[in-house]
Amino acid sequence: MIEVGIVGGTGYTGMELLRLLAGHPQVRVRAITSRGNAGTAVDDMFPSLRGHLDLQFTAPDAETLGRCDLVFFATPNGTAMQMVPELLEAGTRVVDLGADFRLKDLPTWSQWYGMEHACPDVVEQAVYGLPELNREAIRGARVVANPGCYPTAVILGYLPLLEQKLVDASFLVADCKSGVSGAGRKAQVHTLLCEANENFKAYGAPGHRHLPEIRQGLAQIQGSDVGLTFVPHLVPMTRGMQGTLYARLTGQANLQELYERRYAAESFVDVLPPGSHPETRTVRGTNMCRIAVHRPADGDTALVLSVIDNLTKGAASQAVQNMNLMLGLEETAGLQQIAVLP
Ligand SMILES: NC(=O)C1=CN([C@@H]2O[C@H](COP(=O)(O)OP(=O)(O)OC[C@H]3O[C@@H](n4cnc5c(N)ncnc54)[C@H](OP(=O)(O)O)[C@@H]3O)[C@@H](O)[C@H]2O)C=CC1
Ligand SMILES: CC(=O)N[C@@H](CCC(=O)OP(=O)(O)O)C(=O)O
Repeated sequence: MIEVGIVGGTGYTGMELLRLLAGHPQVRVRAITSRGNAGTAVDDMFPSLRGHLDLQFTAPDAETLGRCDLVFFATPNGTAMQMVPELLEAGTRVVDLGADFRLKDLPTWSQWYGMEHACPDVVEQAVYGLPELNREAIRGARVVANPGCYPTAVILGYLPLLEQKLVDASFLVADCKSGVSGAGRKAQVHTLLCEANENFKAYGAPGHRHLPEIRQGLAQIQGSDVGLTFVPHLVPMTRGMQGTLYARLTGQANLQELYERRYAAESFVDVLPPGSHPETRTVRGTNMCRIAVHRPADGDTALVLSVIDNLTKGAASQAVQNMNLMLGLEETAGLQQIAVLP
């Protein structure tokens, strides 16, 4: 059995990792940390795991975690980079669900995250964990930077268009909506029921920290810098997100065929039939990204609708997909969930 650790097991993405790993055929969770709840049984805090996991939270400790084959960091930005060098020294692989290793340009990282990086050499060797883009590099990686939720939905949505250089990459518009769990489990006024419910608002319009991450991913595909307007919105639902993506076509192509062909071999990207509108509830709790591509009124705009669950394909299940690749397991192992409707 492969043994893994989770740092940050009491947050939303940590909880999702536990749920997914409890059903993984080849993996056992050996250690799960919480600074405030050390000594508490995991199934006391999360009764849905009763009968599936016999484990207590412990304080984060590099020695214990270093005995695991792989450690997930489901922690706030700036946390993983403090412990990762020690874990790598111990031979443990790492998947960081936070942003510590996502941006290759360190001044840009510091500008958006407001701190100096603690281990620039690890940033250099880290692989950006979007399997549909970087699968082979992920297989050989010791550190994977798991993508942010918005970047996952947006990069997968634009990927076929940019690969084929079919659009004006200097003017891309990503209009995105997220459920409230995207903000994490910690108490914050704007995520209270009375603030978020029956409400719809944009935020981060002048600049959001996912902007440089999405641009980095799109530039890798396009082969040069891209111009991107990215506006996130908060919608009153618990989980799920949609990217509504616009681009001006500069070349001729059958977009439906292009998307179907590009993603035919991908287990976790589902291209819907022509004329469809994907729904977030159809990917809830799953590792699926569901996409529809349109060309409204046969004009020169490509319109892509891309939905994921921010907590799964946008975080925890994508982290498990990366783990599977890094450890040479079947890529889909433990990830065959079907969404619960309604
Ligand atoms: N929510 C989402 O949809 C997504 C989140 N992410 C990223 O994943 C990471 C986790 O997010 P999320 O689960 O939402 O966050 P939460 O706020 O829900 O949970 C954070 C967890 O980290 C632990 N923690 C906090 N500070 C430290 C520290 N200094 N050392 C060790 N553990 C710490 C907390 O546990 P305790 O206090 O008990 O130790 C808690 O379990 C973040 O980087 C987030 O940006 C990425 C994609 C999507
Ligand atoms: C709704 C909401 O607040 N969402 C979060 C994004 C969550 C995420 O993916 O964050 P990281 O890049 O830090 O991992 C936000 O906009 O800050």
